Amino acid sequence: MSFDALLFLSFGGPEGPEDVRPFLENVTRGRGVPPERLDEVAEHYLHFGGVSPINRLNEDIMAALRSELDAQGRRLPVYFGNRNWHPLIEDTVSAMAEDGVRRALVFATSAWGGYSGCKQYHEDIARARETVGESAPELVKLRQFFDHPLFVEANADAVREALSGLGEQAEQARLVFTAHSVPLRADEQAGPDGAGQWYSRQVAEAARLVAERVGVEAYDVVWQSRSGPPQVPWLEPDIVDHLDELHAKGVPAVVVSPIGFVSDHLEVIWDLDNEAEDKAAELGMNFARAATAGTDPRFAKMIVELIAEHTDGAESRELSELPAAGSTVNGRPCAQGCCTRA
Ligand SMILES: CC1=C(CCC(=O)O)c2cc3nc(cc4[nH]c(cc5[nH]c(cc1n2)c(C)c5CCC(=O)O)c(CCC(=O)O)c4C)C(CCC(=O)O)=C3C
Ligand SMILES: [Fe+2]
Repeated sequence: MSFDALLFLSFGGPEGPEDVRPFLENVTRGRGVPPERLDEVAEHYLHFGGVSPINRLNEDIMAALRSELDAQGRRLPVYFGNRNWHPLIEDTVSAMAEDGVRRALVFATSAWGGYSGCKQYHEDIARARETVGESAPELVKLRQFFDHPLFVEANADAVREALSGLGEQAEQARLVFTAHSVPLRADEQAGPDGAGQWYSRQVAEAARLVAERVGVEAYDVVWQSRSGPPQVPWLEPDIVDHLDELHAKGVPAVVVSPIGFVSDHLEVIWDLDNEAEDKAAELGMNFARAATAGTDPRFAKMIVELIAEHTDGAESRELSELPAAGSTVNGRPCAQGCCTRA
């Protein structure tokens, strides 16, 4: 099939202190996140001048992607749109229509299934097309990529590098993978009707594949950045509590791999590089944080491979038995009842 463009679709983040509140309101509209939690998260953004690193990081990934497309002689303009902040997907899809784009692929910056990582991007696509109306291009989302060999290898090399940074302590260090927590109910409903837990299972599978490549047998998968009301159960344990537990077991050092995130988002630079690292220091544990995969050159190559699955009928490279879903047309759900909002 032929496509006129690629829409790079992401989360979005504030560009200055005055953007922080309206951004957070966009993220949490109708989600029942308590105001105290919003105040706390606003503080995290303000700590960095109200600027999230996510937009610049996405620009970097898109620059690498454009070079890779050029190098392979593929003519595919790349457009940028976000769910929660400018450039908003509605405006981008409108600009695409004005430029005469009739059919485009969509790369969403999440490796995972589930409501937040996949289904909500389908909703964004459907909403943007509805806003633009008749002239909106057909939009075909690329699939989930949690077990793509290039994603796994980029993460594995990052873990190796973090381990080597620990020097002699590398031998005794515990490897800990972390991803964004979600409500337990959201995870239970992740996947087609009745399948369940595709988010946490995909995270566990990606962690297993990375650990296997690094040659580490004992590791943990934990969660971070919990939000929502305290009485609602979310995936646990939290990374910070987990450090206490490791310390109690006499573990002297940790390597933390933020496998759940494509790049060094605010959750990574705050919740890990500040909160978790401070906790480790307090416990006298050595702490090394592995890099995220987004800025590794293999990440842009992976996006081009995902594109080629549609444009050239290229094989879908997947390392695990778990399905990589998420590729649908015009924001349709993958299946009836797939990843419903908890
Ligand atoms: C699974 C998942 C991913 C990974 C998949 C993917 O990448 O899509 C992810 C990514 C991200 N989450 C981000 C930011 C935020 N997430 C929030 C809130 C929430 N996230 C959730 C889940 C996820 N989130 C959930 C279930 C909520 C509760 C509210 C709701 O049910 O929707 C809130 C509200 C405040 C708070 O409560 O923390 C903020 C500000 C940013 C941008 C960071 C930056 O600016 O650099 C990124 C990349
Ligand atoms: Fe989030």
